[in-house]
Amino acid sequence: MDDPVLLTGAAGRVGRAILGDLGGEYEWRLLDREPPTEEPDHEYVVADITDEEAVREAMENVGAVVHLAGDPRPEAPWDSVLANNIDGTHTVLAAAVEAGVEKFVFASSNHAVGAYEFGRDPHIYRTESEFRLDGTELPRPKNVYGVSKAAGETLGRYFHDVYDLSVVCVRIGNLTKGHPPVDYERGQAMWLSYRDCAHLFDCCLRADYDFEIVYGISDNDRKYYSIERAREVLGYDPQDNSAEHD
Ligand SMILES: NC(=O)C1=CN([C@@H]2O[C@H](COP(=O)(O)OP(=O)(O)OC[C@H]3O[C@@H](n4cnc5c(N)ncnc54)[C@H](O)[C@@H]3O)[C@@H](O)[C@H]2O)C=CC1
Ligand SMILES: O=C1O[C@H](COP(=O)(O)O)[C@@H](O)[C@H](O)[C@H]1O
Repeated sequence: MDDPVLLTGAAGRVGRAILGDLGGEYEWRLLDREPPTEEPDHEYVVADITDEEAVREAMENVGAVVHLAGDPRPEAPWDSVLANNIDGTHTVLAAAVEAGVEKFVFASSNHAVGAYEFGRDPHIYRTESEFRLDGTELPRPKNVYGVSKAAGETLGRYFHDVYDLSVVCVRIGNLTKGHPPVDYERGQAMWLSYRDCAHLFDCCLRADYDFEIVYGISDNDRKYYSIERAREVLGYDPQDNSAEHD
């Protein structure tokens, strides 16, 4: 990707994980509603993704978008996810199509499918369980945050089918720096290490695809999300496994 890559929500945790390993790999244009806390290494646009004009300007000459900005709280209220996650994602997708962007990588979430766990946990979080979600299943959110992520995926599908934008939705598990969550089986089953996170988003920027939904977790022994589609379509080759931290 020779053209600039717009990274929304760049100041957050996922943004930092991506930039930590891929800072030198792309010509980044960072966007966040929070100003940088120190001198940024890349072009930095302070803007809210619900501001159509600002997003349109930030999109100029961009070849690909990694869209992370949004309210990441599983307990986020409807008014916030409606504005930041649903309307904001629509604004970023519409601006991307208008600017002729080629690829769009959307930060979806495990919470888009959280209700599949009802009646099955905690068994599915354990190594011996063969239960897997693989990305072909319908969304089943267990909170309105998950609803907003399912809506983002559907918006991506729409912008792919109608406007031919290449879209990959990454249902990110639990990104934790250094080690998996402690005393939290669910979190260990869907741990995504910082280096696997950066590698996965790098794969999303390099691979060719039409519309995809993949799971973003490390190669954990405990898992109830399949990473086969991410391996197959994107060339994802994770290096970490929460079992190595037991
Ligand atoms: N961290 C995780 O384990 C997971 C994260 N995700 C998703 O990944 C994305 C990034 O999450 P994190 O980095 O953990 O969250 P974060 O809260 O650390 O970062 C989000 C960033 O987006 C910015 N932002 C929020 N609303 C905005 C708006 N309206 N306009 C412009 N900027 C805005 C915030 O200022 C913040 O810097 C989110 O969409 C979240 O739902 C999904 C699953 C797991
Ligand atoms: O989508 C997200 O998921 C992770 C993991 O969910 P949790 O319910 O196990 O905490 C969460 O930590 C993150 O904030 C959220 O954006």
